[in-house]
Amino acid sequence: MLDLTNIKSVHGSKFDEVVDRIDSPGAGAFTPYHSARTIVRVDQVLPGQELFASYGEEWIPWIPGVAVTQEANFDAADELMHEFEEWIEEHENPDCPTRGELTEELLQAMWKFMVEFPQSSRKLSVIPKEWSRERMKKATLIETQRYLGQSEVESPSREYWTNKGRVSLDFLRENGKCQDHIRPNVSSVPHAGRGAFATRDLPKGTVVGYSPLVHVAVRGEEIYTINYDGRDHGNENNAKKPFSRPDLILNYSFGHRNSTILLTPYGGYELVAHKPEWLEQDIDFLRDTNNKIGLSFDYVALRDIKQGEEVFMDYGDEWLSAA
Ligand SMILES: C[S@@+](CC[C@H](N)C(=O)[O-])C[C@H]1O[C@@H](n2cnc3c(N)ncnc32)[C@H](O)[C@@H]1O
Repeated sequence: MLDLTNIKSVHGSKFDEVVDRIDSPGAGAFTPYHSARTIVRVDQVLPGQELFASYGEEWIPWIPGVAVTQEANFDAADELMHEFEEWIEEHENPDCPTRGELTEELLQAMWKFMVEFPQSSRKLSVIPKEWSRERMKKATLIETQRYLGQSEVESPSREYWTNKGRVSLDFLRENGKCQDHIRPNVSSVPHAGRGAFATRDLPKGTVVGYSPLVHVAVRGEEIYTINYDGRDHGNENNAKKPFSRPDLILNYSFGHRNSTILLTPYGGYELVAHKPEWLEQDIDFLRDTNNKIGLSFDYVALRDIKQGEEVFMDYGDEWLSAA
């Protein structure tokens, strides 16, 4: 688990029927799992700081080709800094024949060489990029404290990345996306579940919301077919008949009848850079690129929207004819 966590969900997603799950024609077409409340531990979060939640101990221990930064990597980086500090102190000892040769300039150059060493290592990937003797001393202090079972000093590698991820309020004003123009509530459309409602007047042209997008497989089919084998798996409330059907996430995704691309919007509270140059790319680029972070939707008001009004968008003819 990554120890940068500064927010947590109080009780996660809650089952909230909204429509009758037996009689409503809308039952099963959208998720009843809503109403999650998230709290921020305000005492630890400063303006402009990045937010981190714990995904739990079991989260993705292994993904092919992807480096997942874990707590142990920060501990290893702290230890490496501690060893470096010990080595410096040995050379500062009056008995050391090379005493005086370790100039600040040389230490900086050694640090740069280590940080930029052309071999991938998770430990090196979280090591602070800039040289700081003070940080080395802190690493030594924390090693001593760990040895004594105390933990009063903040880990220098974690502290470095926490501060590195912090942006100024001016930066946020200029580059941030406002994500509280809408709030969820039960939709005014019968059987539609929950909808989005304007929290303030939104003049025509306002970017009402923003969703990063993930491309999921070929029309989502390879991943998102749910197969149920009919066994109760220890829960007698489970249905007894086997079935195979598309996952609900298809109802939250965007595609086109002539394309295999399926894009699933998510969260919206993450600050992911928008890349307008992607608009110039052909469809193969979107399908094949591994660097998908950056693809996103802006939802723009087509007319003036009044505070409290429900916000609607056109899902397109294909969705309507399938519904
Ligand atoms: C992207 S989700 C919208 C959020 C969803 N209503 C919820 O509660 O999670 C799309 C689903 O909402 C429901 N929906 C949206 N517009 C609807 C409408 N005009 N009539 C009925 N259901 C609708 C359908 O079940 C659709 O598959």
